[in-house]
Amino acid sequence: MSARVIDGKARAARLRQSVAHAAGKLKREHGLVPGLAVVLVGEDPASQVYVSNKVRQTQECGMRSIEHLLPEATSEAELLALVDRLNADPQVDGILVQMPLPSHIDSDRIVLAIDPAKDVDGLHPVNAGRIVLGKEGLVPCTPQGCVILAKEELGNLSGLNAVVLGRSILVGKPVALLLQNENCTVTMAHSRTRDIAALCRTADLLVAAVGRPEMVKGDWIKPGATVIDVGINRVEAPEKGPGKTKLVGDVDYEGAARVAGAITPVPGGVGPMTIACLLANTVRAACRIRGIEEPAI
Ligand SMILES: Nc1nc2c(c(=O)[nH]1)N[C@@H](CN(C=O)c1ccc(C(=O)N[C@@H](CCC(=O)O)C(=O)O)cc1)CN2
Repeated sequence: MSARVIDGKARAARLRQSVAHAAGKLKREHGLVPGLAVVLVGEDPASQVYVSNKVRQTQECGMRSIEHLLPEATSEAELLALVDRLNADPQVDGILVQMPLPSHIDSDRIVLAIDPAKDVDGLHPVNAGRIVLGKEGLVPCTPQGCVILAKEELGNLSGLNAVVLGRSILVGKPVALLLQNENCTVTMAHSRTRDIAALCRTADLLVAAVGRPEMVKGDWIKPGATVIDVGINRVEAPEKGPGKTKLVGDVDYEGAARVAGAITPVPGGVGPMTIACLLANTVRAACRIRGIEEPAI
């Protein structure tokens, strides 16, 4: 058996098209061009790539993107002052502060300072609380991407046994809540879980978000299950030559693909959905701030 590949790149491209369509409608019908402020502190090379992709893709969808590139030495007070200005700026509908921040800045304080209505990353406790309550809010991008890909493969998720590996605030916890809101029976597994392999074998839908390269083996997977791999781990790849590296997920892809019914690859699975969901959240935020009906995305 060889699992179907859930193509996150293609799904993200379709979502971006849908965002561009919605942005066009807002411009035509309301003269509204949503604006996303993207804030980067420091010069982390991976973050620079993510930020420039976010800015470019926002513009390609017909929205405005305002980039704030700040030096590594920026103080927490300076960043808080910028967030305050962006909160008050009517041209800004969404605020994204790229993570991780330098260690001298408390990221929790920064996230807490963002107006929840502009929190297109969905990280503010108000938006996290809305997921807990099952109420409409801004849903964090990577967890949102996981659910879209699972639905793409399975349609209705209601009644499925879902196991979420990992309990991080950024991915594991929100994914588990979103799946509960989809009427899955959800179990969360973590480093203290007893016989994690046996638990994973009960899952119709397995979401791996532990940040440990290829931890989930083929014999952890129930035959025919859907596997969503959130991990993006850079590891050495001696087979590609000395000093070369490659990206792998939290799932041993080859082993898992022999057993699963469907699986997301790494790269090209959940990762591309993150930015596409950010763009969708920017449209939603712009509409909700103004009380405009949201175009379908
Ligand atoms: N404020 C935020 N910071 C960070 C987030 C976030 O959602 N909000 N997530 C990550 C980084 N990230 C976006 O910011 C991100 C990560 C990965 C991808 C992606 O498309 N990955 C590709 C592989 C890319 C590669 O070749 O290196 C894939 O998986 O196919 C997009 C966005 C941390 N910070």
